Amino acid sequence: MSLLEAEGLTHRVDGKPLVADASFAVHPGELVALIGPNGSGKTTLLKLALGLTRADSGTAAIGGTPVSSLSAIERARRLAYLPQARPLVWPQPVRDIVALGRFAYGAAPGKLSARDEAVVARALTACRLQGFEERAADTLSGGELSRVHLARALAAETPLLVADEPVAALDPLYQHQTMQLFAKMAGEGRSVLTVIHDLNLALRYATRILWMEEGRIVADGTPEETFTEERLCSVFGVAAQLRRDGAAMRLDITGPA
Ligand SMILES: Nc1ncnc2c1ncn2[C@@H]1O[C@H](COP(=O)(O)OP(=O)(O)OP(=O)(O)O)[C@@H](O)[C@H]1O
Repeated sequence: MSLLEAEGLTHRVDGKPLVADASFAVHPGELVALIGPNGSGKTTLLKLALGLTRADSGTAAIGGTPVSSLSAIERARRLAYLPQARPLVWPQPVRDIVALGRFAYGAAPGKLSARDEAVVARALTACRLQGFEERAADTLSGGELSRVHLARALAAETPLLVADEPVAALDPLYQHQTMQLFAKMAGEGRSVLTVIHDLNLALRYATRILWMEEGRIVADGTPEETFTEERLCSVFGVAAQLRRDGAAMRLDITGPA
């Protein structure tokens, strides 16, 4: 069964389709990268698929249940959503922010079970936040805060993580560590659907790529199947060279096409 399935999703604003007839599915064990130019509809598509924005037509289901019939708590147990904009102005300790990920399981501030505590500690370690536990969240750097939000999403221990540009604020080391973490989750049978602008990271780590252009999914397949110099030119308007390096494909974007 698919963890997330969208069929024919369409959403218009003032008659203009921001997303048009978009269909896709995410299955257990997949690391799916959603890529496309700025404004192509990636965030809108995620929000439609998760039921956070109402579609004009089309359907979406999470774990086989239509999103419209899931309560917020039920949805939170099936997937964790890491939105693109993640402002945080409260001076709460990092540990308490990450513990928010356990609230769908009945945890409350100061009321974490031993299991909740253990899961929060694991999420902090996975995001390399040891030593930050007591820091006030409003004193963190952009990249540190980004990792705290990711840890909060991981603490929810959902079968599916949906993340909108989770590595945008991270340095190259943390970018690779985060993608490796996603790949590990997929290897364990969980799934990740992530918007990502770094095409090299998508090419290297994703098991499947959804390409979006002007509100439409224009390609859906493995990196090997979908990455072509022609498509990079038509979708992103860049000149690129793809070459084989052993089993891997390497991408060099040389500039505007
Ligand atoms: N409520 C709205 N009213 C009008 N236009 C909107 C609305 N919401 C989104 N848009 C427009 O829809 C388009 C798609 O937006 P979306 O945020 O989905 O793009 P994106 O692919 O995630 O972009 P980026 O890579 O820049 O984050 C953009 O042109 C945006 O300005």
